[in-house]
Formats: sequence, structure tokens, C-alpha cells
Amino acid sequence: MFVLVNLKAYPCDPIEVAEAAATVSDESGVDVGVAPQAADLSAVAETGVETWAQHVSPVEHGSHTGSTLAEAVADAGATGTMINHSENRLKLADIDGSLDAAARPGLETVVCANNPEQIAAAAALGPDAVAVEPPELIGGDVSVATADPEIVEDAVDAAAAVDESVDVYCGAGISTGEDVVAADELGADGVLLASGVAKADDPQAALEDLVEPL
Ligand SMILES: O=C[C@H](O)COP(=O)(O)O
Repeated sequence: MFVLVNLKAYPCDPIEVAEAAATVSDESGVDVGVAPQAADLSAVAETGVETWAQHVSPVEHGSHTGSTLAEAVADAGATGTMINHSENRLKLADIDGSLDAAARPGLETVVCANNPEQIAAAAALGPDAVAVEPPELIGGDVSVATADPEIVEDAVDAAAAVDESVDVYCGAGISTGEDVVAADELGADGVLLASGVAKADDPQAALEDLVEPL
């Protein structure tokens, strides 16, 4: 299972979380990635943790003020990027363009989607992974694997029907090791989570709890 911690724009210390994630990953053997704000990518990558961008724009070098250039996040130390997060939705053509952009510097990709139908469409664009996240459960206390297990199973089936090589993650409300195990048992290859770690008083303890049963 891959555990990807999205720091969103939460007022946490990205270095504290990154150092904790690197330690927990080293000690547990579980792959743990951290996706900080773009401005924090270099500092987070310097901790040695697997570092992901929260977004890359569907652009090349040029006159694109305010964009997040894939080459720039890779130069900053990111090895992967999320695309089309529920809080940063893109048009289909722009998801495709962002995937093309991510491919230039060799970033891994996960395309987020609301439901199995969107998962199938996202998988058809050829990302490394897709992530199903029901928007209404994001930031809540109940894990998607508990509140809506069928959506995870259906997303796994939908992606496999299009391309079996595309991994499937799930996210929303995941905050405990039990949640991660439940996601695993539903067929997910990884989990995408945020508030359970970014808002925790002790991020390292939260991460240790997440990977403990794996
Ligand atoms: O990117 C992470 C997801 O939106 C899940 O967020 P959450 O763990 O706070 O529910």
C-alpha cells in the first residue's frame, strides 16, 4: 500500500510532517509520500521523503503566469504529482495536458476522480494511478472504506476494465490503520489522505498508526 499525504493548504509545518513521514517509511518499509504546497517542495524533498506535487499545469515553458510547470516541480525534487484533485478540478483536455506535462520530466501521476465513471475516464488517459474520492466525505471523520465501500470496489473494477496496469487509490476520511487495511481489503493499491495527518497534534504518531497494521 502506498500512503500519500496531501498537506493541501493546511497550516501545518511541512518539514515536521515530511521528517515524520520519512522516519515512519524507513522504519515500517511502507511507501509514504508527502504532497506539500509548491513553494515547499524543495525543503520537503531535502528531508528525503518521497515528494509529490499537488498539481501540475497543462503547459510547457513559456508565457504561462501563475502556472505550475512540471519541470519546475521535478527540479524542486518532486517525483510525482496529483492531477485533478477534487479541490482543483480540471477539464478533461487539461487533465490530458497535465499528464503529458508530467511525462516530460518523468513524474509519476495520480488522477483524482469523484466516482467510478470518472475513474474509468481517467484511467483511459494513461496515468500511473487513479484515486477515487467522494467529495462529501473529504475532510470528514468517516473513512470512504467504511462509509461507501462499494465506491472503492467499483472504482477498482472500473479502472481494471480500462487498463489493469493503472493502480487505484482511495481517499476521504482515512485517518487510522484500520481505515488503510479496509481500503486494502477492498482492492485499493494505496490511500490518499490529508486532515488525519496535517491536522494531527502529533503527525508522526498519526503516521505510525496508519502504517502499523500493514
Ligand atoms: O487529498 C486528500 C483527500 O482530499 C482526503 O482528505 P481527507 O483525508 O482530509 O479526507
